[in-house]
Amino acid sequence: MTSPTDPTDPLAHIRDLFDLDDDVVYLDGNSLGAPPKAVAERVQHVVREQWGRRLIRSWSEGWWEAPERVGDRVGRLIGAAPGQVVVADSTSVNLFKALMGAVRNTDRMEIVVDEGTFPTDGYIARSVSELTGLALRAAPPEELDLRDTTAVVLLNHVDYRTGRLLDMARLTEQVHAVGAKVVWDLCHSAGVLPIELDALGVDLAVGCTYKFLNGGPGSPAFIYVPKAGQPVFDQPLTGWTGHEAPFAMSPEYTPDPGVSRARVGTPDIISMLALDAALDVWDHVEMADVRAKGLRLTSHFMSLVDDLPDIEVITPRDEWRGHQVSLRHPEAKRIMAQLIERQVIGDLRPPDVLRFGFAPLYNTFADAERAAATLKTLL
Ligand SMILES: Cc1ncc(COP(=O)(O)O)c(C=O)c1O
Ligand SMILES: Nc1c(O)cccc1C(=O)C[C@H](N)C(=O)O
Repeated sequence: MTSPTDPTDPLAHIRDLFDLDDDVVYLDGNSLGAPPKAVAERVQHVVREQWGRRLIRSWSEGWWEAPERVGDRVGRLIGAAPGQVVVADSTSVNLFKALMGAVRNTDRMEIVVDEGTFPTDGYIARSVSELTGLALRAAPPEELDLRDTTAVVLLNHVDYRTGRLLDMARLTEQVHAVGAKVVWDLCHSAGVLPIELDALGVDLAVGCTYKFLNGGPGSPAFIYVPKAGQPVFDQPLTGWTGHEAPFAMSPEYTPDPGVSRARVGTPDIISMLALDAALDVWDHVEMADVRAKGLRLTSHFMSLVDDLPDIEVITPRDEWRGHQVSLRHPEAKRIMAQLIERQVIGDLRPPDVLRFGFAPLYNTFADAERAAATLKTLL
């Protein structure tokens, strides 16, 4: 068994970069990542020095380009070359831009969404369907039943409830084979495993930064628009910061030629720069190590809880999973409340799923063991 101080764990020292209490087992980084220590200091600097001393001059001293600059840093973690990602808005808003942009001017008839999707994706897809007149069809990813009438397919890379990981390469190819576009929601896979958006020819992708990227509560989301798709990405939220010359204050909207056309309004600078500081942690790690440790942590935890009474592990046991373990139990609500009282923090997805997220940058094998042992005492 591997211990938290295992010398073969190349990430063991990274936990020290996070501001975490040692008596808490934090297994909810798949909902809200823990704060890297550098964030508090950076936010103070932004408020005191940049906002406080430089005042409005800060817009031309790095603030205005922050969505593209921080976007490139996120891009590096998801296989996107520079100039194709902006950090802005929420995932929900970016989903709207992506889906509307994907179906603009199409003569095709339907939008397909994976049937287990996180609710916001389904709600936004419904809205896009109503606004455009395209039909909306929910389908299981293993049987999408795509046609030459399919305009766009929206898929969650890792399922928020079960932790199942979809095969991005195979599904992207499958969608392209019928001439449709694919939009990937990377909320539960960004910062989890190596992703190759450029290499796979993905059309559009979105994701949040407050989970495994540790940007903080409500940190702005990202949207990926590949170079080749940028000239035709006519997203509907034509706010002034997506204009090719925002400060010309022209009455006519002309979109920026590049990825900045995905911007809408004034960026949320304090949250954006908190995320920027949080991303420094990634300068010291290889995504392959993060992935390897995440698989080991989750499989270790699964092996410890497998035989517990009335527990059903619903996360795939093979490598087609993200970094969470989901357990079904009829008394999930009581159990999660009691775990949290005992400082083991996971979460509940109704009606009966206990979720435990493992963030390899700060979770240890001892965390997995303490969580499993505490769970055992409650069953
Ligand atoms: C797959 C997925 N998409 C989207 C969201 C959320 O989107 P937003 O950042 O707009 O709240 C979440 C989590 O909240 C999610 O798990
Ligand atoms: N986005 C969240 C929020 O604003 C408050 C509480 C939780 C969340 C979440 O991230 C939920 C998460 N997407 C999930 O997988 O359930």
